[in-house]
Amino acid sequence: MADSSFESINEIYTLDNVADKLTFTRPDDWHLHLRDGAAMQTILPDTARRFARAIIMPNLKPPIVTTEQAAAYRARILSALPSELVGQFEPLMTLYLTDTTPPEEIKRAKESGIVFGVKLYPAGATTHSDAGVTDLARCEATLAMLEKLDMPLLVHGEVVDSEIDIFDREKIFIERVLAPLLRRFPGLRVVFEHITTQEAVEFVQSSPNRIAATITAHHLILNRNALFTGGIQPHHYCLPILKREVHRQALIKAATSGHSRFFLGTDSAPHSVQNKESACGCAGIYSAHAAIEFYTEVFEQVGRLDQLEAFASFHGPDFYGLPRNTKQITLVKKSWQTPEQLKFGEEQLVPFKAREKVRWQLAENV
Ligand SMILES: NC(=O)N[C@@H](CC(=O)O)C(=O)O
Ligand SMILES: [Zn+2]
Ligand SMILES: [Zn+2]
Repeated sequence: MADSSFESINEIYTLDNVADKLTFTRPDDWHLHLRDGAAMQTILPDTARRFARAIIMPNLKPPIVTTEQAAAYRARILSALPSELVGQFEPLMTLYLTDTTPPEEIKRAKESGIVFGVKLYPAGATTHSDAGVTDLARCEATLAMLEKLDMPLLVHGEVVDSEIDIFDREKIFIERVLAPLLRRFPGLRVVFEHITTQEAVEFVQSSPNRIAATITAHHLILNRNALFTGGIQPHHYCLPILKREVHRQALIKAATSGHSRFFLGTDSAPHSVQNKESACGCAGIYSAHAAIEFYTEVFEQVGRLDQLEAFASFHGPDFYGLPRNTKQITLVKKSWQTPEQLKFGEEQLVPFKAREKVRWQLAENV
């Protein structure tokens, strides 16, 4: 039967067909950008409808550097939830590490009970990272406090050296920064965020249990050809940049393997159409509108739907020492078409796979 975009939206579906329905423990998103203000208000429901919790990235402008700011940001997130989602979603806050973050701030963060990680952005590595760390040597005392209090360090793992090829920045970061850091702090817990390479997969697999990694949907779905298919594609530009097919295959293998230290983190990172379709476009892909659906497609394609729940709902809380969710989510196998654009505050954004078909959909949307 021909597979046109619209026919499937109207096709008749029976929930009784168990092969076409998936019910599992509600997932969490362990790496998410929510932005702030009116922009946040428009995108937050996409995440809150799918995920019970999310690790909220602190790279606002200015960044979230204190526990007090994290608490205020958390309150803004909660008050931006539409009434039907109140009580359904918990933001897990993070702090943005700077050269001058005092160790006492880590203590305050831990004691607050609302901060679950501290984020390392090498200065200049990515969107809103200019206040990031210029030299980790300046953070020794603060890193020692993270280690002591067992607060995870979340890492954007790319070197900023402009002489290093952009496709090699993650691999070189492992050698130059991450491996030495782990040797210096043998008890420090680290989440290697949004990994994109075979080298990162192998590094995590061969590391002790205190090292884990998040994997995005877009790095599982696209390789670097997608940056240039039919012309330059700004909506496929993100950091770390998309890599070769061999790396995508390594990520799929890791995510679907059942290995407990790989888990779901969308890195959904919205920017307005204007800021993406520009002579100097921003890095970031928005995938929250269909995040769990995208991952489900990938797991289905490789015949590993049996591993989806562990990757999306178990490994993350287990690593962070948090309880697994008790509620469930149901997806049904019924195609729908993603919109061309979505509201982003007063502006618009182009979501991942805009106007393309997604094979799974939330039961509540059917
Ligand atoms: N991933 C991205 O390309 N962009 C993120 C920052 C980040 O996670 O590196 C953003 O905040 O826009
Ligand atoms: Zn990042
Ligand atoms: Zn990110």
